[in-house]
Amino acid sequence: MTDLSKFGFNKIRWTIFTLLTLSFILGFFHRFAPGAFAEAVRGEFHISAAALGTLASMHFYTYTVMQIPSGILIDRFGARLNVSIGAVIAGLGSIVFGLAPTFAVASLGPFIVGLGVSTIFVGIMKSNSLWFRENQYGWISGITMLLGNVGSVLAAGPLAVLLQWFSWRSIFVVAGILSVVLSLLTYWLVRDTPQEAGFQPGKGYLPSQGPVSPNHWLQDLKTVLSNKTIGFTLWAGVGTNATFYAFAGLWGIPVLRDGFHLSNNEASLYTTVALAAYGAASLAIGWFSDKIGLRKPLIILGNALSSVGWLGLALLPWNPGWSAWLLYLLVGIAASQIVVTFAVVKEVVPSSICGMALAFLNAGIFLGVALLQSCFGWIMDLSWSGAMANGAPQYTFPDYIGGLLLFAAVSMVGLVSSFFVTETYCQSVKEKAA
Ligand SMILES: C[C@H](NC(=O)[C@@H](N)CCCCN)C(=O)O
Repeated sequence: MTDLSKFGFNKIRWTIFTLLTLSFILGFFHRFAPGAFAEAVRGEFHISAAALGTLASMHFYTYTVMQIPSGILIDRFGARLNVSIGAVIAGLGSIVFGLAPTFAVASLGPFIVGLGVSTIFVGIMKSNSLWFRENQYGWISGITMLLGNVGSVLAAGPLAVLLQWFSWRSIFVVAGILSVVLSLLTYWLVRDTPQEAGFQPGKGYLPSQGPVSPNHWLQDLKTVLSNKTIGFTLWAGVGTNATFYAFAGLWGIPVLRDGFHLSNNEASLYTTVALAAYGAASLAIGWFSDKIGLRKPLIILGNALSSVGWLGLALLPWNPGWSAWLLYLLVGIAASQIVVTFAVVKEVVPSSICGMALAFLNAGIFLGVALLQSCFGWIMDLSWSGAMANGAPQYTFPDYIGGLLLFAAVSMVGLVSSFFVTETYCQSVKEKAA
């Protein structure tokens, strides 16, 4: 191959990466938009905050339940077909939401969207595994996570500004149309493997390829579920990433409000900056792991930092200001370890079934976030004094200590597990001959 074909290869793989990433970012918009447009949506359907919460959570239920089926389908039929179909479904869900005449019909919107976008993350991670070399996987996964994070920041704040000019209904319909257009472009331009795009294997810059697995999908799923390193890696990721998402997504703001009397805006700055640090650190850790050719030390380090962070938040005499910044940033940066855990689960199974392994880890983290958020609240209620203000329970800082200790304990379980993770040296296990 000449340099020209290397140039062509790069052009095609970055086009594929860009298209899949755009769908991924749009997926984050769909996920967070009901929150950003909460008041407008509630006003239109005259619903309570609880009903709005149920409506938005529909997305997460279908998304989580569909992760493993999506992984199975992606391993069988490739990212191109699955992401194209997923993006069309997500687009239709967004349009249904935007045009819904009643609350019941509107509730279907996030349900359908969650179903559609469930293919996108695993699709892009699988595609990365086939278009980038093994020693680039940490770095490209870091870029993917960073861009996904940009999507969530865009959905949270700046998109709400659009409401000054457009109705929430027209914004959802336009987002739906954009998803459908992206789906068509994905089907047209994405190729599952370099071979499909006409590149022959054997060149230094081409990644090695995994064929479609010859086994029944149930047998492959059993291979994933019985892989000990995947189990230990999941615990490690729950310790860093699920604890952080549970905190940043729910309890990180109230602890500053109730414990230190910060306003909502002041408190949300801490979680927003921690999320930004998480995104930036995701890129750095993925790149660094590829550079040193090691995964395991960074997984251990992530759990060690996260354990120190949660213990510090529970037991140290911290206050808003530098000590709070330090601890919030510490748990955010530790959570970026997830990039290395994704790389490890992709590397400990044959590439033909890595979609399933990635989906299993992602679903486990999502489930971990949901369980940890509930347990934290349940522990708070156990220590609550019974004080009420304006008809709502009043909590103080000591009520949060039990939940923070729970997060520290989960991180420490992750730390112990991380020592049992197999070092892959950034290389995938080879396919067994069929
Ligand atoms: C990419 C993203 N998944 C993650 O970021 C995981 N670390 C789990 C996050 C859980 C958030 N509630 C996704 O699947 O979109």
